[in-house]
Amino acid sequence: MSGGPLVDARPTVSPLPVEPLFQEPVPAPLVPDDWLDQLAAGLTHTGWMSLDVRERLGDELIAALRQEVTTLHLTEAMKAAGIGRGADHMRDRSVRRDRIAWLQGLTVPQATLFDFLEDIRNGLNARLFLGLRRFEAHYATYEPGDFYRKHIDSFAGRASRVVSLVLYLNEDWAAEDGGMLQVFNRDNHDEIVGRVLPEAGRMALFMSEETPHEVMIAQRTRYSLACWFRQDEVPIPL
Ligand SMILES: O=C(O)CCC(=O)C(=O)O
Ligand SMILES: [Fe+2]
Repeated sequence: MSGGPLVDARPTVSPLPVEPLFQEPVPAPLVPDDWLDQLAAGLTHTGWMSLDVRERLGDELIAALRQEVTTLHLTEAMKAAGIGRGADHMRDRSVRRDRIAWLQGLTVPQATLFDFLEDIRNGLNARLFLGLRRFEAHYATYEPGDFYRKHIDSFAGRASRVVSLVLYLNEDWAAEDGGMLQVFNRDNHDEIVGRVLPEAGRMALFMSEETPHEVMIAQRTRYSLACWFRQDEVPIPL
């Protein structure tokens, strides 16, 4: 072959100022029957609960998930969140201001977390006969000033999102940092029944179709992971 010298035309990319994604194995969380009984009882009795899963998930897994979301945030991989799906999808900054990235379960921490979520899915099905067929999960970041106004994750009768789970990832979150999850009574949507501090290892679990909730204005960057257990095999709009 003739011609001039081969030139590598790829642009020079300077390395990102972040740690590489965590790929070491992390210990798998244990999901015992009595713990699943507690989740099922909370969902049945009041429709929602907040619990501490720091020890169950382990500091390594929580730190690895936090590292992923902070990296995604720095690399601008998080996209402005919308409301609704498909043709109904809207971006309304007066309703929600967070940014999200869907998890694919392909990194070690995500695969470990997906096993945990799958155990919860099966455990809830065995106890509550909810017919949960799959789950979806995204990371979310709220910058200072961001919020998510009072809403419900799924409309009754759609059988799409049935159970919502949120896992918080920030270390040392103080009340002054705002960003609380505020949960309302399923029978009286004006009555606040709980507030959850978005601190690493804290988890909120609630029935998607009947639990109004709101993310108060964050004063600090807030990192979380939200998951929905769904009855549909193929996505249908929320
Ligand atoms: O992050 C939270 O506390 C709740 C987020 C939420 O309500 C949602 O993404 O639908
Ligand atoms: Fe929500």
